[in-house]
Amino acid sequence: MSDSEEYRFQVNLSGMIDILSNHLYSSPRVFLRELLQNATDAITARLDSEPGHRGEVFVELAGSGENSTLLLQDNGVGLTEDDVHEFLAMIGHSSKRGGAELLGETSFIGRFGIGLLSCFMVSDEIVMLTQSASGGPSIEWRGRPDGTYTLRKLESSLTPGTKVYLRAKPETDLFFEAGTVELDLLHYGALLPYPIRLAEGGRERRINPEPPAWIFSPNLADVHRDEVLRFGEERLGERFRDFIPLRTANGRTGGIAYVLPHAVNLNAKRSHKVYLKRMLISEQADNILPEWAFFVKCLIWTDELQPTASREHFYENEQLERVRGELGESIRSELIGMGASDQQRLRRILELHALSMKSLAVEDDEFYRMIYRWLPFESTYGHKTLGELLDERRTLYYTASLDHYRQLRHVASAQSLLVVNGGYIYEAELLQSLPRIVSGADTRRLLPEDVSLAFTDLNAEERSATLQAARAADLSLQRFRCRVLLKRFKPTELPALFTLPEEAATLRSIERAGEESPQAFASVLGSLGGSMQGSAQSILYLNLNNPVVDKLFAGPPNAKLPTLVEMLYANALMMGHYPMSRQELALLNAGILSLIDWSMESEQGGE
Ligand SMILES: Nc1ncnc2c1ncn2[C@@H]1O[C@H](COP(=O)(O)OP(=O)(O)OP(=O)(O)O)[C@@H](O)[C@H]1O
Repeated sequence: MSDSEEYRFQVNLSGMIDILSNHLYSSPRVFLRELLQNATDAITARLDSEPGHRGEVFVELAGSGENSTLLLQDNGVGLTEDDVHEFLAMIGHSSKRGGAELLGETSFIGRFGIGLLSCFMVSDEIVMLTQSASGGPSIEWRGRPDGTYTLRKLESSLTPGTKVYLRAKPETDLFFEAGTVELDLLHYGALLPYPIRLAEGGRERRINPEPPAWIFSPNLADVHRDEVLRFGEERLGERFRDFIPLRTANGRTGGIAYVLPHAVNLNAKRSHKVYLKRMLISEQADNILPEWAFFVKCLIWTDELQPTASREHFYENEQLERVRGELGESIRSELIGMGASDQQRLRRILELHALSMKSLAVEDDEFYRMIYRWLPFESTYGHKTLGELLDERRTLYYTASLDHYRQLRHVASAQSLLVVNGGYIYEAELLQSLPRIVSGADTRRLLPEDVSLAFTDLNAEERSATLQAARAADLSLQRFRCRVLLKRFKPTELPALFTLPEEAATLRSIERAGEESPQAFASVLGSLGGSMQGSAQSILYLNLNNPVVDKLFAGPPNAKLPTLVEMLYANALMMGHYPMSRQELALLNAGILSLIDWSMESEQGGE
């Protein structure tokens, strides 16, 4: 035991920098964010001991191309010699957290002790001149990516604070250009409460305007509507027309949810800009609002969430869960409020973002109750809101799939039957739960075969006149497990209606999969399908009100009848958007050829 020796891990700094630049940070551009954030933290630390202190950041650019340099100066707490050895030179060590506690609360943004290394993405040396506000000599520190550094005490004292100098590496001078730096400083620091000034080419200007009062008191936002909208356009790059103020109960997180001026895809990436302690930390936070809130893009400020080391996300912890819930609640209650007092506004939002509203309503009865009147649906009476549909009928029939709706649409409208399409996402669930939400309302799911109940049977005379032909027709589709029934129904233009009970539909898809799959799999599918075959028959209703069908069944069956019935069958499948099997496609193909052949024969016969 005793002859073992103890060694220390060595850190290969250039390897670490490589990891940071290629795997942690999205772009070298973030070095400015890290510097600005260190400056902000240093000012916050100084304010602790000197509450009246007025923080300032000064940035100066000089030279051009490969000789470009950048200075970022703050008047924060600065560093003593001991601090430099402890915090600057020890990677992963930070002055901003108590002990080893990485996730605890602090008043600072930084916590990992690695941010400064991001400067090595754009510069081969970091030069820091610093004077601690607690006294002691001024220090010059020079750090290099090979892991070495020098430290020198300066003869004259600087004013308290820190200056960081960087010289552009080849090919990174773009990040030192005045236009880029100005944009980035504004990007990251637009809400900082102290001035950031930029000097270059003999010019000096303030970059960040005074943050408006409503920013940290969202209840003032409504009074400054135009300003809030303009701010959203500047920071998020879109022209908005509406917004919802956000706040949590403890007031530590707030913001503005801008209502997107265009419809968005359900799967679209949701990215919000989040300011931590007033600095832009994350531009693509996607976990800070509930999933359903995909119709807004937000500017959010918080001092209670913890960013990950890349700063691009926030830790999924209880705090984030609470904040997410409360921000969602802000949106939800504003929408509910609109339902009561500003229906025009709610309607406008709903017209664009019905999908989002439906996804929220599915999960939240209270919300559904407040907004159901304005939710749009497709129906055989046209596009209407649920309120309008309920004004028409207290009992609503709906289909649960788009294909069912397509099949039923014509027959139902011809019979003035109000059928609502519940085939799009969330709709069938919403329609099913409607009676729970609205007293006196009733909804019933409709299948294509239910509509066939409204068909008129043939009378005894018609039945015996068509008996033989009907049998021949029925026989012609037996191999597709489809029964043929003669009825009369509206609309007369519709010759045939294909209906598929649930089991038959399952069997159809098993068979189609079997067609596509290799032999072994197909045989498994085959035996599976076989066990269902008895009960799974589809029905093709042929409409004797239709003149062509009527002609087809007048008199004894002729030789062409089976082919013509097969064509009606294929046509009805297509009308109902059913995927066709290879056998059915072949049927269609052969049928078309026969039709061409017959028409030519009859022309030749007529010549
Ligand atoms: N401008 C500054 N003024 C005073 N101290 C500074 C300044 N910049 C850096 N430091 C010191 O150097 C330490 C390391 O900084 P670095 O940016 O690497 O990490 P951090 O800010 O602590 O954490 P993070 O990696 O989360 O940004 C800081 O903890 C702080 O003590």
